Amino acid sequence: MTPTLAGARRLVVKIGSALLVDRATGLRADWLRSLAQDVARLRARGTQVILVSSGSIALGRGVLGLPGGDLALEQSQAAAAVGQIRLARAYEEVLAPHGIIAGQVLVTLEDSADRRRYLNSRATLETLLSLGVVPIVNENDTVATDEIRYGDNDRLAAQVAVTVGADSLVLLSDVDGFYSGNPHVDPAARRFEVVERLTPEIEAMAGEGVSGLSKGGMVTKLLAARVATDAGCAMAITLGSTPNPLTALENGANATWFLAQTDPQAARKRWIAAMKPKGELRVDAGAARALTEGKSLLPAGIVAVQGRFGRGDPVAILSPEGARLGLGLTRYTAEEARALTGRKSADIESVLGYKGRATLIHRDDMVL
Ligand SMILES: Nc1ncnc2c1ncn2[C@@H]1O[C@H](COP(=O)(O)OP(=O)(O)O)[C@@H](O)[C@H]1O
Ligand SMILES: N[C@@H](CCC(=O)OP(=O)(O)O)C(=O)O
Repeated sequence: MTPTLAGARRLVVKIGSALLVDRATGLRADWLRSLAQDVARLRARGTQVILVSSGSIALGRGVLGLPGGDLALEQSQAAAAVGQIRLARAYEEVLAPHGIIAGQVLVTLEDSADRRRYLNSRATLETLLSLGVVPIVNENDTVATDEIRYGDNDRLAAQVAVTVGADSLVLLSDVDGFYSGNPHVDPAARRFEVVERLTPEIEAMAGEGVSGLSKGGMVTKLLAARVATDAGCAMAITLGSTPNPLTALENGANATWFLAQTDPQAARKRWIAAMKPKGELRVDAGAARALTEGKSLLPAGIVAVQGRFGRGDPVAILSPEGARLGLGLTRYTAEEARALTGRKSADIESVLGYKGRATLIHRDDMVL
């Protein structure tokens, strides 16, 4: 069955530069207001929304009067610095009339490669969502150099979707879906309604973009589809340039849906299960029981800590008798875990000197 937005619980929407920015006139404010209406409507019915928006370089380029075509790295970084501030303000302004607060989140490739930073950005996005904020994510283009950047927001959006365990990802593009060849070049190309599985044949149909403002074309969109669908997130490519593009998608506008290959929670658990533990936490009988009931591991349930590990590292969880119960990502270092052994959550601040997290291993970060 083709997925729909109607069932989305947590949705990431990627907005490409070409949609947001008109070369001649700058930001497309009317279009952005229509997108904000869509976001407000989705949220009103309980869908959490994260926007991944490109456009900082395209906007900044116009403001600074830089030439068209490829920019030198320093020029695009300068353009991003000028453009990003406007981009964030634009989102704030269109969401405010709906009573929605926007939050700017700028990330780099390293934030997802490094497990501690990955967990940290996940915690921040979770907190923003729980506070009812719509996070507006972009790559931190002013500091990311070529070797350490995504460079395109398609893959960044997929990474964000995986990070927050989203069930749906929509790439709003200048094309209404994925075709058997570039439709701007090959008039005989056909659009796929659904891609059940990404195969090398399918991947070979993706070509470069031609718009000049965007990066990546279909190639990075299919890479995004691979990342998202393998992690249990369905992905759609649809035309973004129409007003209210998310409502249009829901009402049956042309699109291509790439089906999720698993569910997000299962994918995350598999990722954790494949890790090699850097230490061990032995728990008491009460904690062992609580874990089997699906609870998180609290410092109070720890009786001994073995090994050297940092925050975000995988650690084995052992029963009081020393049998392996499972594996999880720890929120504290080995030293902190030792200091917190057997301590109540209320004591965490007095032991560590700061208000730490209540759980040592959250249940979402644990496989038994
Ligand atoms: N197989 C394909 N199906 C659809 N579009 C394709 C395909 N191969 C290449 N393209 C090109 O990819 C473009 C969309 O990507 P891109 O220009 O990067 O836009 P965006 O701003 O959405 O990231 C299309 O406009 C089209 O020119
Ligand atoms: N981070 C860059 C995004 C570049 C990019 O991916 O553009 P696009 O292909 O339009 O999504 C920016 O904000 O300009």
